[in-house]
Amino acid sequence: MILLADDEPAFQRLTGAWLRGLGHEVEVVGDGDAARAAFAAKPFDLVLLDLAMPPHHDPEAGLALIAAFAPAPVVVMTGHADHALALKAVEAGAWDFLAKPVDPDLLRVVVARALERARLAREVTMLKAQAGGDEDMGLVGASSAMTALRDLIRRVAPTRLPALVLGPSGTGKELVARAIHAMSPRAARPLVPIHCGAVPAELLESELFGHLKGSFTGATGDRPGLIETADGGTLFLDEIGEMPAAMQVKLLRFLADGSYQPVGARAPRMADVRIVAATHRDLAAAVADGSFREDLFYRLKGVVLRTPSLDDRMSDLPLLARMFLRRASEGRGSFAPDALDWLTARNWPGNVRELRAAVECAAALAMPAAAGVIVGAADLAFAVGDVPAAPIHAVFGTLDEEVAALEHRRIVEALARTGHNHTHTARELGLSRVGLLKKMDRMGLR
Ligand SMILES: Nc1ncnc2c1ncn2[C@@H]1O[C@H](COP(=O)(O)OP(=O)(O)OP(=O)(O)O)[C@@H](O)[C@H]1O
Repeated sequence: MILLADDEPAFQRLTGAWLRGLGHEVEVVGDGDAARAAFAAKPFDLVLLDLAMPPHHDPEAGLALIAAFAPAPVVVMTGHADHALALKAVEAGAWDFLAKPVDPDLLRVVVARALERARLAREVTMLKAQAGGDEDMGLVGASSAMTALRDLIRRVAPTRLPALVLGPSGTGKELVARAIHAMSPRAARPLVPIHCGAVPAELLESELFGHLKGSFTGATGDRPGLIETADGGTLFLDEIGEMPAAMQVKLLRFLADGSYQPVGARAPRMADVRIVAATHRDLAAAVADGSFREDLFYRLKGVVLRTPSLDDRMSDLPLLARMFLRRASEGRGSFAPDALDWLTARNWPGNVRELRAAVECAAALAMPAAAGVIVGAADLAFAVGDVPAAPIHAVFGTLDEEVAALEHRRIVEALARTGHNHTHTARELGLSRVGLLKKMDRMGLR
C-alpha cells in the first residue's frame, strides 16, 4: 500500500490514478500531519512525499518528516532541478527522489524498486526473528518459562501491538522490552525508556510530550518530548503503575489515535511510536482500587508477557551465575565447589538483579589465585551481607599469600565503603593516596 502525500489536487488525481492503474493500493493526503496520522493508522509499504506541503510550504519541514516514516522507504518529490534539496533528502534517509513534473515511466520504475526494497527489508526482519532459534536475546535461561518467554517475544516483536511486561522487580522486564524492540522492524529507530515513577508528576507531561518556548517559567526554548524522540521506534514506559492519574488520560489519547499535545502548543501532533510498558505492581488490583484507569489498562495490554521470579526458575541459576562471574572477571573466574550449592539453597527476593550484584561483589572480594579468581560460598555469603567477611585464616597458603589476601580484602572493603573515593580509602587504611593507588595497580583493582 502506497501513501501519496502532496497538496496539488491535479497531481493527486493523476498520480493516484496512474498508480492504481498499475495495481497498487493508494491513499492520498494533502499535508504533513495528515501523512503522519495516516502512517500511524495503517502499515504503508512506501511513502511518496512532496517536500513543500502546507501549512509551511517549507522543504526543511518536509525533510524533518522523512524519518517519521521509518522503516517504509520514502521517495521525495522536489521541484525541477532542485538537486541540492534532493541530496539533502537522501541524506535525511529518503530512499530516492523524483523531480516534478514527474515522468510516469520513471515513477513506475522507482515505485517498483522501492516496494521491492520494502519487501526484502520485511523478509530480513522476519528471518532474523525466526532464526533467533537458540539465540538468547540477552535473556539467559533454559527453563521452560524462559523458552516460552523468548518464543512469545519473537512472535510479538514484528507486530505493532502494545506490549505489557509484568513480573517481580529484577526479573528482566527491561531486557524483555529491549528484546522486543531489537527484533522489531523498528530496531533501527530509537528505543526510549522512561521510568514513570522517577520523574516528578508535574514534569512528566513535558518530559513525554515536550513543550514550547515560554509555556512555563523556565521553558526558554522549544523542547521535544520523549514521544517525538521515539518517533518510528519504541517507547518503554517502565513502572507504568506509578503514572499519575492526569497523565494516564493523556497517554490514553496518544494510544488511541497517535496524537499528543506538547505543553503550550495549540494543535495536536502525531507520532508513530510503539509502546512497551512494564510494572512489578498488580495492575488489575490497581484498576480495582481505582488508582489505575481501566481503559488505559486494556489499551496497554495488547500482549502480556510475564517474567518469572528467579525462585520459580532455579534451574537457570547456575547458568546465570556463571555468566555474571564470567563478565565480572573477564573470563578468569570460577566457582569453588561449595558456591553453586550455596547459591541454589538460598531465596532470591531481589531476583536476577540481586544474584548479579552478589556474584559481582563476591568476585571483587574473592582472593585472586594464580588461575584467576575463585569464588567460594564464604565470599558470596559476605557479598549478600549474610555473614561478616570470611575469616582470613580460612585462606591456607604461605605467610606472604595470607598477607596479600588480607591486604586485598581490606582495600576492596574500604573502597566499597567509601564509594571508591581514593582519598578517603587511603586515609581509612593509613596509607598515602599514591601508596594506595600503587597497591591497587598491583592488584589489578584499577
Ligand atoms: N534472563 C536474564 N538474563 C540475563 N540477565 C538478566 C536476566 N534477567 C534479568 N537480568 C539482569 O538483571 C538485572 C535486572 O534486570 P531488569 O532491569 O531488566 O529487571 P526489571 O524486571 O526491569 O526490574 P525493575 O522492576 O526493578 O525495573 C539487569 O542487570 C539484567 O541484566
